Amino acid sequence: MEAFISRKRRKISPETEGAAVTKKLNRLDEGDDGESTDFKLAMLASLHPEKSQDVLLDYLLAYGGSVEEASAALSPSSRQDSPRKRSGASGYQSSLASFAKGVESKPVAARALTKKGTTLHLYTPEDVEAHTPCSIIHNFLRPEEANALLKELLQEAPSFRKETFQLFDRTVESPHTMRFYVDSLIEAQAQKTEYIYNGSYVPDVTQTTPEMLKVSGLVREAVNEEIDRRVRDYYPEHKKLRFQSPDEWKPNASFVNCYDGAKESVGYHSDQLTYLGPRAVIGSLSLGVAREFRVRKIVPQIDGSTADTQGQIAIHLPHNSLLVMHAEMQEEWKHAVAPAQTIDPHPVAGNKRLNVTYRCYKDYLHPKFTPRCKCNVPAVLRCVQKQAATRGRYMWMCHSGYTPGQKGCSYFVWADFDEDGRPPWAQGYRSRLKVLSTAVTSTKAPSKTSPRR
Ligand SMILES: O=C(O)CCC(=O)C(=O)O
Ligand SMILES: [Fe+2]
Repeated sequence: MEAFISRKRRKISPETEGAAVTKKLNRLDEGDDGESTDFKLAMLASLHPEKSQDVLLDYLLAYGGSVEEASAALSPSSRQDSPRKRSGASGYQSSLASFAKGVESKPVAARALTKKGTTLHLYTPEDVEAHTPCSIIHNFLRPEEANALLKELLQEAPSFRKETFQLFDRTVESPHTMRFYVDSLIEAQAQKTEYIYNGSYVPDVTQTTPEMLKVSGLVREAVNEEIDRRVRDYYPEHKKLRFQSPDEWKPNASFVNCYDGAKESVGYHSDQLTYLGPRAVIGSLSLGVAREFRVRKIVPQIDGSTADTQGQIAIHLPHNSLLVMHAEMQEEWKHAVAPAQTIDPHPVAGNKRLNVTYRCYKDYLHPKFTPRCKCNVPAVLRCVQKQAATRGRYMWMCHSGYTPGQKGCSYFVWADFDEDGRPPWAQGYRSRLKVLSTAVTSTKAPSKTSPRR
């Protein structure tokens, strides 16, 4: 996870609406490839959890987007603010099906259904897949399978830790706990010493547990079917997306998250693509307490009037549901698990929600192959999300600023991937120049190496 601090969606007040504020916000979001307003607000929220989002935003605006200055100004002497309201465990139940007649359901959300500052709650699989980059399968496992996995994860949960990262001279913690699992002991060892997350090695990587491994096969099958269905029913010309891998999706690693009680959460973020590659797909299994998963489309920044004009969508995640985050998710949307006002305790899990995010790490993105920055650390892969001119382009960058005691460097190169998301050093990489010249000179019909997608 890239950014993981809890934050509540900003409540729009009449004073904060309008062009001037939008302009300022856009300036704060400058470079998105630096830190976005969301990220800055998340950092401020973690430093000043007692302050409401509106207040944090006001300070951020007043201090020209500087987290450090805003944080200093907010420190003890600052004024009291009204306590922040928390979102409910589940929102107002609405099925779009009943009033979606005029809405084009395919391709996905041709026009925005939400307005800035509002939350649309979705419950049915039909609504979820038509209006978000996700699909959901309810009652995914047999009840006894789900319970066996849940019980196993509840035993594991005490070993989970809060993720930490460095903010100036302070170490900030995520408001939930997690652990990273890979499918073999050898891979676990390699992960601890070779893979970098937020600028550091992850000291605690362990082997996928037996129940997780059993379920992994079922998730693999279901996710591949969902990808096929997505391509067939939602993507232009029924073709996989550009840079999406045509290969079978094979999970080999997972982050397991535990949210103990209503307040535990994860802030808006996109998952890191460094080891998953472009257009990654993630299978996310929810067990225990039902919580709200929120998604928000990242709006390109063309001028002041177009940025951040959409609201968010809340997807209800009940026990034993498999959410597939499709290929358009990480580059174009952000997601979060919001704090809840109340939760319904689960008979086995009590107040806890356990979540397994099954992921497919690509061999060719092992850090021994990827570019290194000037600090001699394997670089992070990011995608331009907001700048209209370069939106969707990938870049390798220094992890700068995340590592305690390290300032980082300014390393940056545009990343090259072929149509199937392979980097130049991967077997089978097809340079776009070569593909173009072959298309011009060849009289042969194109080969059918990727029949599915
Ligand atoms: O708990 C969830 O459903 C999402 C977790 C998540 O976003 C992550 O692990 O990156
Ligand atoms: Fe995530």
